Amino acid sequence: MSPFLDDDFVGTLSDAASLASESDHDLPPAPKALRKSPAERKDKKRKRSAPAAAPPVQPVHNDDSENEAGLASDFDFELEDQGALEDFDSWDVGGSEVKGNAGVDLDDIIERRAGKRRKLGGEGDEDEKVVEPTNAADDSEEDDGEEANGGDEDEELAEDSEVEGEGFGMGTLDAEESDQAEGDEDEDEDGSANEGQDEDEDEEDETEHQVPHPDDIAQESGAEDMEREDHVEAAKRKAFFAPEPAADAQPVSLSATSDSFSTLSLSRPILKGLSSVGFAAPTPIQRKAIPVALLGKDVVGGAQTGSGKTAAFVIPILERLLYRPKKVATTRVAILMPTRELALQCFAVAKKLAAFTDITFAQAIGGLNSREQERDLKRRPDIVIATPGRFIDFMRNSSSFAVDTIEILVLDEADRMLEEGFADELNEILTTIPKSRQTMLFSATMTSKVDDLIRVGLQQPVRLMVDSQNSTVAGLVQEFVRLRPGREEKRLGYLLHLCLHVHTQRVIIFFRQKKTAHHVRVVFALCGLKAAELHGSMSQEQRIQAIESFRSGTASFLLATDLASRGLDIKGIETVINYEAPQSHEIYLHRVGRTARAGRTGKSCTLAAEPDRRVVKSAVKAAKAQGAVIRQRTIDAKDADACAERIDAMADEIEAVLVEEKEEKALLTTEKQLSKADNMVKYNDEIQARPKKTWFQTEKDKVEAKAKGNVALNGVEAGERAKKKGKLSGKEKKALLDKDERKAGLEWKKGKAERLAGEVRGGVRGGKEKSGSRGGGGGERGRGRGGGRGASRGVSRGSSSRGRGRGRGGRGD
Ligand SMILES: Nc1ncnc2c1ncn2[C@@H]1O[C@H](COP(=O)(O)OP(=O)(O)OP(=O)(O)O)[C@@H](O)[C@H]1O
Repeated sequence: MSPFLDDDFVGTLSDAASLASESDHDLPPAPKALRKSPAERKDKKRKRSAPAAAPPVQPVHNDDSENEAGLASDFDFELEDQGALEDFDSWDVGGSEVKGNAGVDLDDIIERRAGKRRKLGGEGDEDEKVVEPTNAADDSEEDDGEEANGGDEDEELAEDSEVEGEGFGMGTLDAEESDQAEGDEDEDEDGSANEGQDEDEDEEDETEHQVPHPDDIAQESGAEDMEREDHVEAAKRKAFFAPEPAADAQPVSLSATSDSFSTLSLSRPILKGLSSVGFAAPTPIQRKAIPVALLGKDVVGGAQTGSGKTAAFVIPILERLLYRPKKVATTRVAILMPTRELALQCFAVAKKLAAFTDITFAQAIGGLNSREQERDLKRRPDIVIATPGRFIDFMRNSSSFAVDTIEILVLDEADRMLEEGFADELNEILTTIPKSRQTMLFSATMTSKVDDLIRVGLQQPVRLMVDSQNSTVAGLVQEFVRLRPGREEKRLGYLLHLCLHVHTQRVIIFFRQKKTAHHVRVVFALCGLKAAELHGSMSQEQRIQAIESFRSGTASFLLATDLASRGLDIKGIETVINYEAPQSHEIYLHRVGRTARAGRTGKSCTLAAEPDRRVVKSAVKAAKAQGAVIRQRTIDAKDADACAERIDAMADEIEAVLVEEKEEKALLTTEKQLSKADNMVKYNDEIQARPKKTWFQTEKDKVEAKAKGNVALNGVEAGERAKKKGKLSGKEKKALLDKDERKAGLEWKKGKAERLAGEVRGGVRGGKEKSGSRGGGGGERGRGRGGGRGASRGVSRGSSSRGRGRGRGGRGD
């Protein structure tokens, strides 16, 4: 049993120091200890005793033999024993136990309808024919796919369309799509009560049309400007970041191989935890980040998807917490994630790694029972893993949640958290928790834009970038299926063909709109393909169940929006399909990073029509530069057409299923409202007696925040559009079409036919109504700094603190 689990063991800072010199030579010296709790500080003041000796600080291990520019090509994920990892699953969050709002079961509806038709004597047989999925992946690849690692095929993919420009579906905001998307937003599909402002990630689902990401626009803007900017940015970076600790600071461990965790000065309970989940050797980002984080330094870490960033920050946190004062339970660590699923996953991983310690955890995650969470927070757990909305909810409304003791803050998927959508939340959190904290930021697409980072209040952060930025992992094969001009409306036909015959198992398919994901779910169900969907219009229970059914193999396909593009670590995903390219190369990297994780192999397959060209082009270019494997897969037009026809033939049935589903949802909502009203009557006194909650954002604030986000991504007009709740008038639609088209002309190289057609554009536009819009200017990503409460509750540091007396320039608070 770990000494830390002994009931009577109370560690203090001085205990920590002496622990280090205990005879147990396996236990390494203590890392930089955490600040004392307020109670302890008071106690100490009273006694006026000399500060406890700081525990020995470990020099940083900086294995510079590791290739700075790339995930060491020879790095293999080493496992303690292969079987152990097979058992360890990051996404083991007890989802099967999730009860509650299961919502309407689409499969049930489809099954019921099929049963009815059977009874009626074969009517509608057409729809019931299920084509047995066949796995022709290998043939197809050999027949059609050219290995194009730097070869000609992908060259064609990237360049071809530039020449054949006709039919570009660019620059038009399709009116119908726009209306649909708005409708989508307004719907309260499952009627579930909004428990708080924790819809942190829904913004991702509200993507209506393809617009350039500001970063991509930046990429495409003049090279000269960029060069100048690079210089300025480089100078800023040099001043902002602390130099990476030198390689010669490495202590030499004689007892362990240079590759094992035991060289990283970790205590036995942590090593046992690592061993229990099967981690034998640290990954490059872990090897770099753990020693620096143990010193209490701020960290900005970047490494490819699936390279173990979660453990890179969890391990040093656990190690530091082993040396915390324990007399008074104190919440010292907050880990913030942009989505609920990620937070749940991180919670599960951290708990497993801490299995042999007495470190306690709690969740503050949106969509889950907030009373239970509040009860847990009351106990002052050491670590809180949270989504920003729920975190703020507790911060404001729960007297039992103290944040003024937080000493370590982690922002996972930090570049996402720094985006406009989270600006207000982040400001409020950052201005409320103590400034004298250790802050760690991690992402596979970590920004090192200094202005962004200054906002977070980093103090001389150490920048740890493991692989060349924005690269994909070695085990990933990227396929692209080119949809020639005019073939875009057969997109769904191509997808169905792929899923019936090529990528048939453990496939995650990404969509830009929840509506499309849901539509495809109905199509797949009618075709006999087992699929689950995952997007922001589902209750949290439904979301977890969807992941569970995919994880367990009940569903072969997970139809998801970008809600699932970051961080999800589901074992054994074989293929990621992009139904459409995402908005930016960064999101592409996160999406395809759901496969080929932890040294495994995997495939991505992107349907690439003209509106997808910009992102596809960046992906191909980056893959080539990196020497990654890319392939063009050719699907016979006849096959895609056959699938498209089959879907068309199901149109009535699809419609009927959707109508039935809507009716059932309405019924369910009414039932819920009735039971809610019942409860209101029954428990009126108790409800009235509760203190009134203050919300982070009013409905008006939310609309404004959404508009701000839209301005950042889509330009000023789009922001104005988002502010309007109503539908666009015909005149407005036309104005937008014209404007978007003009802009698109600037962004896209015209096709030959278009050039020949000169200014005569009317006919072209007619044929492009269905294409994704390219409209929207490149609004600057200026971030509102307001919104914070400005409450500086920084607590002065005790002897163990990092002694940051300085102001934090540029925080805007
Ligand atoms: N040292 C290790 N040895 C073996 N496997 C590891 C090690 N560290 C992490 N893993 C495994 O690697 C996988 C990916 O880890 P993790 O989810 O932390 O990646 P990530 O870098 O955060 O990815 P993303 O950028 O997609 O969020 C997990 O399944 C995890 O269990």
